[in-house]
Amino acid sequence: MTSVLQAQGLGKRYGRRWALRECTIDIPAGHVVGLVGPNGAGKTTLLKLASGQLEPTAGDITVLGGRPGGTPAQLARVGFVAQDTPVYARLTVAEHLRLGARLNPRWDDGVARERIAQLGLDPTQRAGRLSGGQRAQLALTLGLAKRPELLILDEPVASLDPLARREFLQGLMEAVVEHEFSVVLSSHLVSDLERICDYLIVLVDSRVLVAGDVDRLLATHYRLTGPRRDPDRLPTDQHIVSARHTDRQSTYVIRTDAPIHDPAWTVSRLNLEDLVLAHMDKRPAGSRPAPLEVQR
Ligand SMILES: Nc1ncnc2c1ncn2[C@@H]1O[C@H](COP(=O)(O)OP(=O)(O)OP(=O)(O)O)[C@@H](O)[C@H]1O
Repeated sequence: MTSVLQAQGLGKRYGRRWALRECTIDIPAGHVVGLVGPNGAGKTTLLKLASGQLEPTAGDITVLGGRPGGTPAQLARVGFVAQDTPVYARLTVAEHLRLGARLNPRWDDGVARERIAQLGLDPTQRAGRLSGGQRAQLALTLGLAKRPELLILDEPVASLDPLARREFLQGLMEAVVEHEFSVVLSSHLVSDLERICDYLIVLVDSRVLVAGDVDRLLATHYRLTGPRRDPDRLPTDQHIVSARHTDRQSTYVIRTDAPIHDPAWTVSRLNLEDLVLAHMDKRPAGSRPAPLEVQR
């Protein structure tokens, strides 16, 4: 299977501070990838490295088999919608489309016009007078009409109300189904990601903690609740993601490929939000750290 994004030991440092470090991932093409992590975790940094807006301080990154932003042809294959969905306030909707057509060799004017009409946007309206949701939709339209093989979206729905968010994500998913491109999308809203993503990356403190297929991640994470037990008494194939203890009870989130037979535990599955939160839990998780893992 071809890779849409491969990184090997990738790092980016601003001054003395690493914004991203030791990032090794290999994302197969054809996925909608959710990138989550706390504020300052390095999500935007990774997305900017992937779109060629930043140069790595360490390691390597290839996108669709080439160096990000390396050539005009490479630039044309990747769409990027930055945080806060930037548009030109003084240009009209129609002028945005004309600009898009001039700047992008693979521009699909039919897609652009059809979407603008579907959204009910007035082509003569200046972008500065659009609502936040309409601006986000315009920015997405520009990204889609570029007909990229990979579309990168940095927190595209952060400022939208729930209905506008739903419409935005629905439009995105319809385009993915119709044009079969890959998407990498960062968001703090895991419930949104849960609806649309089939691949997940969790970044915490500049490091990738999880990268994998969502179904596989959900199938290998468990919550164990039972009488208090020290972490070193868990089987070695159970990687502790998070642990909480009271005097009498322990609750672990673990990751394992093996079935769990221990009758002392009440075993439950996690939804994606619980899984993400467990990985973001910064309390000491036990004697064995959760492993960095790349799944294909
Ligand atoms: N241009 C810059 N100069 C110096 N430090 C920077 C710069 N851009 C980002 N950083 C730092 O790098 C780290 C990662 O930032 P980044 O924007 O990638 O995080 P993020 O996960 O996208 O955060 P958020 O969820 O808040 O958008 C942060 O500590 C940030 O302060």
